Amino acid sequence: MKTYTLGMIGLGTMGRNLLLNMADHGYQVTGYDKDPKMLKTLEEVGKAHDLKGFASLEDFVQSLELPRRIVLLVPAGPIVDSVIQELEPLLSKGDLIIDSGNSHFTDTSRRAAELAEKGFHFFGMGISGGEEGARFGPSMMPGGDKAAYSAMKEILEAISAKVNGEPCVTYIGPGASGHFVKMVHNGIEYAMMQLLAETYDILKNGLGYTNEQIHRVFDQWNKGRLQSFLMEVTAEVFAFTDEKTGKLLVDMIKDEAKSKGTGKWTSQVSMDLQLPIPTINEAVSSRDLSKFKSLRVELSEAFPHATKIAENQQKVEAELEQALYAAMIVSYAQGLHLLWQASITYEYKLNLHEIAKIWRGGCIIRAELLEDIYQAYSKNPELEHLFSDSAIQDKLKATVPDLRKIVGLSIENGIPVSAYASALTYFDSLRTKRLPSNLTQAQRDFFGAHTFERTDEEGIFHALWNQPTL
Ligand SMILES: NC(=O)C1=CN([C@@H]2O[C@H](COP(=O)(O)OP(=O)(O)OC[C@H]3O[C@@H](n4cnc5c(N)ncnc54)[C@H](OP(=O)(O)O)[C@@H]3O)[C@@H](O)[C@H]2O)C=CC1
Ligand SMILES: O=C(CO)[C@H](O)[C@H](O)COP(=O)(O)O
Repeated sequence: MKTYTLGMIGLGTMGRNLLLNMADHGYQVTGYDKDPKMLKTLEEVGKAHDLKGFASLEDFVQSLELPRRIVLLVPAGPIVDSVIQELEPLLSKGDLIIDSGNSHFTDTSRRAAELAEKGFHFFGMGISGGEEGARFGPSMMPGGDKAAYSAMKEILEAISAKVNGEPCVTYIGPGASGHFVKMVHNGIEYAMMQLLAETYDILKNGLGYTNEQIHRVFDQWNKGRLQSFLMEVTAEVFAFTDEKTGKLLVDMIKDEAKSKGTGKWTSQVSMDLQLPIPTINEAVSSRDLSKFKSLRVELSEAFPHATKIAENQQKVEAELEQALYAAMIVSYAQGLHLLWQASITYEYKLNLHEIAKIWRGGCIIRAELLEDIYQAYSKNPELEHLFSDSAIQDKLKATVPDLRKIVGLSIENGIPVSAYASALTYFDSLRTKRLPSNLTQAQRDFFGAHTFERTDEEGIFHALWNQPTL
């Protein structure tokens, strides 16, 4: 019987395409999916490589070289546990399982500990790039069992995206760091997508642009410093016609955004770590808010408003480009700051320079701007916050004034721009020497004797606020 170097469980969008990618690079690989339709699809798309899958998990496992290498690309959550449970009795000690789905990092920690106790290798690996990335070169974020990663390094480097000949995959760090970094990647993805959605709103409802004009703007920006995968995708959306109606498809899509959880987890963890990422939070909330359609319709009738910006269109368009650039910097800065904190709290020993490097290609948040971010962390791998880098400071100085204009104009005209506004206030808060938090501390001490620290003396203090002073 033919033996295979690696087996994939889950032959959907990601698994099937990653397997094809491996086959393109000359690896003898196979797959298993509980859905027979997926096996058929794999055979059809993998004809050139004689790619075949198994309908029986037992036969699939038996076909793999020892020690076995099995990648899971099944839906995150309990399905991952049930697949592992089914696999366990069929495996030999020393076999390796890689969970490459969007698993929650705490699940990954638990699974790694449970499997290590049973003598199996396991590591979690975030993957980004969607269908096309999986097929032709994704960015991958493996973390955990380093020896096990070494056994996969060659394959992963071969199939990954390349930037200047360098693979967009690197060992991220111990524990569940790979899945943690992928989660934060998705948080940044949410922020970027929300900023692009708000930009669309300003262009459409503020400036009254047609879809053709909106396409032209995004397409043009994608040729400059705002070049990114998400910008490219957005430009293409505004040129895609619905076969059914002949209109642009985007106009036929319900304005209620869905999500699978990684953005929400990023916000939840940021709260736990007390490390603010308000633009990512706003992006999560905006998707949730969009679901209240009937309430929005009711309130749009109760509070009707015009959104037209009465200013020169070209001037506002140019300011918007600047504003978006500033807000994109802020989005990456928040995500990377969260990684900086997580590295300390969870002892992940994250190398932000390497992370920025592997995000430059293959992944959903790849962008021209990541090259500058990579340079910032190359200059100073210990950089706590992106805003401390002098080149990034120059970019912010040049673009934040227009971010302020765009936020002001949008708010004045009733256009909801929570991501833009939060990016600006995050910037303003961080560059404020003395925030009004002294008042918060005074209030806490007043009503709850929670104490405060003084500016002129070390120690913890409490005032008798209710006793009148002379
Ligand atoms: N799509 C994307 O762009 C990205 C997805 N991811 C993550 O990758 C993972 C896979 O995503 P994706 O490929 O999109 O998902 P799909 O739903 O397209 O594919 C998952 C496949 O796994 C199969 N499956 C489910 N349960 C089992 C089981 N017990 N045994 C074997 N096969 C099973 C499914 O079959 P059935 O449909 O019959 O249930 C399906 O064919 C997820 O964690 C996702 O979050 C990560 C990055 C990008
Ligand atoms: O991981 C991904 C991209 O990086 C997936 O596409 C993910 O599903 C996106 O998240 P959501 O479905 O919540 O928008």
